[in-house]
Amino acid sequence: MDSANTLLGRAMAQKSHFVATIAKHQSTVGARAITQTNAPEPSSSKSNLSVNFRTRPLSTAEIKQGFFPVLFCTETQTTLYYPSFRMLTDSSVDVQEFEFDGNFAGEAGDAHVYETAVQQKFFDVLNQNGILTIMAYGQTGSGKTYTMMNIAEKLVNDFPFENDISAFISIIEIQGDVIRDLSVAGEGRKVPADAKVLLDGAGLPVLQNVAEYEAKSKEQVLEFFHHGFAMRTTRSTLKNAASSRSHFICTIRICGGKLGFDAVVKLVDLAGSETGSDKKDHDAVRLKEAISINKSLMSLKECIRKSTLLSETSEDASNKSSHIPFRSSKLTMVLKDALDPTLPRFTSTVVFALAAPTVADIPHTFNTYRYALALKSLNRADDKDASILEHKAAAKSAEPASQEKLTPMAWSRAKLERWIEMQFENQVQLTDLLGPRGDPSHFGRHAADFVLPAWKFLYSMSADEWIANAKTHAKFTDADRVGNVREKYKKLFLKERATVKADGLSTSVTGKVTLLSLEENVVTEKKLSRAELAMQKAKAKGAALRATSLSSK
Ligand SMILES: Nc1ncnc2c1ncn2[C@@H]1O[C@H](COP(=O)(O)OP(=O)(O)OP(=O)(O)O)[C@@H](O)[C@H]1O
Repeated sequence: MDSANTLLGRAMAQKSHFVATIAKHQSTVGARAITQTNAPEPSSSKSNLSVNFRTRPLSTAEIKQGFFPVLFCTETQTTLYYPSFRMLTDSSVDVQEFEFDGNFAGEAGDAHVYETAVQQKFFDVLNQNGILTIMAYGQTGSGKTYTMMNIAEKLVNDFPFENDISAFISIIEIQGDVIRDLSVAGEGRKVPADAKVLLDGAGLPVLQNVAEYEAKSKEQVLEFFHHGFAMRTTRSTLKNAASSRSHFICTIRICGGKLGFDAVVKLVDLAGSETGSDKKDHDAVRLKEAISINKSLMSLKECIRKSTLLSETSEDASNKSSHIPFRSSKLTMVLKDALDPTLPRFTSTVVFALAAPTVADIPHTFNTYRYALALKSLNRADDKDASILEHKAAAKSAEPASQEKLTPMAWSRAKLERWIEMQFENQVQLTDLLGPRGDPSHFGRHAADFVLPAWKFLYSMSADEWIANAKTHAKFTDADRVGNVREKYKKLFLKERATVKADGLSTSVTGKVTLLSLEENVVTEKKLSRAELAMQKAKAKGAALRATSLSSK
């Protein structure tokens, strides 16, 4: 076995290859050029939904720990690099490219983000007495609160505070089924959890026990806003020392003036989404909290998707609104007036999907990407069936190898992780199933020498072990579902194992096949057709056969 020093040297070399490969690829695509643009034209999309992706700069702590960025944004696209350490081939770097309505790098100025993604929507809403909803979604510590705070500050500067115009503000947080009025909270004062949301006869949300305050200036609006943020329920999590554990909603009505303004702005800072591994050290209360957060985020996604699809159809929408599950969570009940397309008011929704930039956050970034993709795909006029689209995209991202008929044993660890996450809807992760014996993070940098590859470990585990691990490490109790996923995994494995060998290629969600060789530190990027893929496989097989026959001579 190699000495520790040799292994350390090899690990360092891998990392520097990875970093160098990213830098080289970035320079070829000319990424990171952030140019200031003027506010865009009013959106032509009928659905008035725009979905933006933003990352943040590395924190000092992340730099100290040696993390490096793998997520980059330009004006038009976001690029994610992730390692693919295949069992049967050389290691390589996969590239995933996202295109959202807005793509914002960590260094993109807040004024630029506001002017590009929000400002025009605000003026549209103001002129039509509509409702503008701005919401931030992402893992804990990804920059949701930072983005919402800065957007609020820029937005308030555009409020028309003259000619008898007032802003009426209310601030609530939603934690599970509990709603609190944060405006009445103060130092050492307990926030009463007695606020309620009801839907009136017209289907509009009515908040009870929530105060509304009048603000006459920008400064007063911001004072309320900052007070609300300060009073919000936070907890220390693995990712963020003061992680927001509630959904924060600040509603501002802008009324009065000669033009008779009656517009509404809702600023929604969603609680941080968590994946299975974040929940590892949770006690029962925290676990319940995390499940409730994820459930409400899912129901929000469902309501936005169904509302947007409905607003795109010309048929009588009112009959169908009952199929939109607004009552499935307090969050969606409170936002119903902003999302329900059957209500007569003009509405516009701006979603910010936030992701942390480091290599350690890749599973979360994929999670956020999938959430945002499910919303973004609705804006594509030529692809109305969003559920099919999302299903296809999820299937592609989770089982890209199956397209090239690769077995799970040729999947990279990241792909295996994504497949497991999708099977369990983010409630169980690969590391949960592996347990400490199979999880390389328990073995430090020498993992490769001690731990079986993840695919092999899963394959060799009995049904009882799968179930026990899911229960112990993810506290996931649905034994039948665990059993079914295990069966599916084994079937995938067995079906292809006999016939196919790995070919060193992988497909990104966007369908581009990208191979960046780490070993030679040479960047080769290529879009491959099916025929070319087949050729690559044939060549690999031929080379393997030649090698075997040479060695037997
Ligand atoms: N674009 C950015 N530029 C500079 N710093 C940023 C940016 N985005 C986030 N940060 C910093 O990153 C840290 C985490 O951000 P923030 O608290 O906004 O995360 P969050 O997603 O709201 O987390 P949680 O869900 O746990 O509350 C903060 O210290 C914040 O100042």
